[in-house]
Amino acid sequence: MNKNILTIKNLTKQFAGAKRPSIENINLSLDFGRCLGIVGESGSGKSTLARAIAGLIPVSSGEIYFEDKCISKFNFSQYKKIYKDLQMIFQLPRESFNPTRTLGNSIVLNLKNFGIAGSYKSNAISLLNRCGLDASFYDKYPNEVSGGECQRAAIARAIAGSPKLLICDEATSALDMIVQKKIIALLNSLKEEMGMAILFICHDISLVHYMCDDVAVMKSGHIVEKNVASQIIHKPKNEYTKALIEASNIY
Ligand SMILES: Nc1ncnc2c1ncn2[C@@H]1O[C@H](COP(=O)(O)OP(=O)(O)OP(=O)(O)O)[C@@H](O)[C@H]1O
Repeated sequence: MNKNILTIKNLTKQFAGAKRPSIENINLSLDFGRCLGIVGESGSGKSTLARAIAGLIPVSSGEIYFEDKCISKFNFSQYKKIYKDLQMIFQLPRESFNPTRTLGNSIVLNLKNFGIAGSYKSNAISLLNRCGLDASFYDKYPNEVSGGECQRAAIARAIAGSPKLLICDEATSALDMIVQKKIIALLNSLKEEMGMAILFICHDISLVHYMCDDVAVMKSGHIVEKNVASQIIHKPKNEYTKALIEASNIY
């Protein structure tokens, strides 16, 4: 069996009318159950990469393999079939919820879409509990909770189908430092409990310290360095990685 949940080969995306590709010839792999961090300054192509993997934008060339399936040419209905196993959470969780639906109902919708049997309401409440929210959150609307609570609910919704891969695109960037660390602790414990792989996209290299097994550093649409997290942080080889570390408050 392929030990990689995700394999990316020579992936390029150039938006229509753009002078250069937003990502170019990206090669990456992520093992089952591990966390890979993607770091880099604003505009380096991190979100483009995440959105391409999640099927939210078409790629220009190259391949994306999810387990052994090549998904880079999948259409939306083919992608829908793998969303139980491949989920994504975003920087602004409130925007990812339907404002007219309670948090509980949004989670139930995923349980239904993913064909999870059992009582929808009690399953949704236990997912909320697992993410540190009590049963009262089931009936709350996205605009009635804090950003951190909303991100917890988004995580509860994302893990409804026990995904094999969770893509976190700047999932903690809009939160204050204390809430950020709590969400990272939650993601870490879910990763351990569920054996889920995580692609953790973030502009702040100091956060990968807490979260990631491996790190890839992106600059201008290219990966300039990748290694295990401790090597990237303590023995960076690339000048850009060194500059990112110097600019962070990692120590
Ligand atoms: N829909 C789009 N159409 C045209 N260009 C785009 C589009 N989305 C992104 N880009 C361009 O692609 C490049 C990479 O953007 P991307 O959002 O992937 O970077 P990022 O590293 O995620 O940045 P940030 O940390 O600010 O979110 C940028 O130059 C951006 O302007």
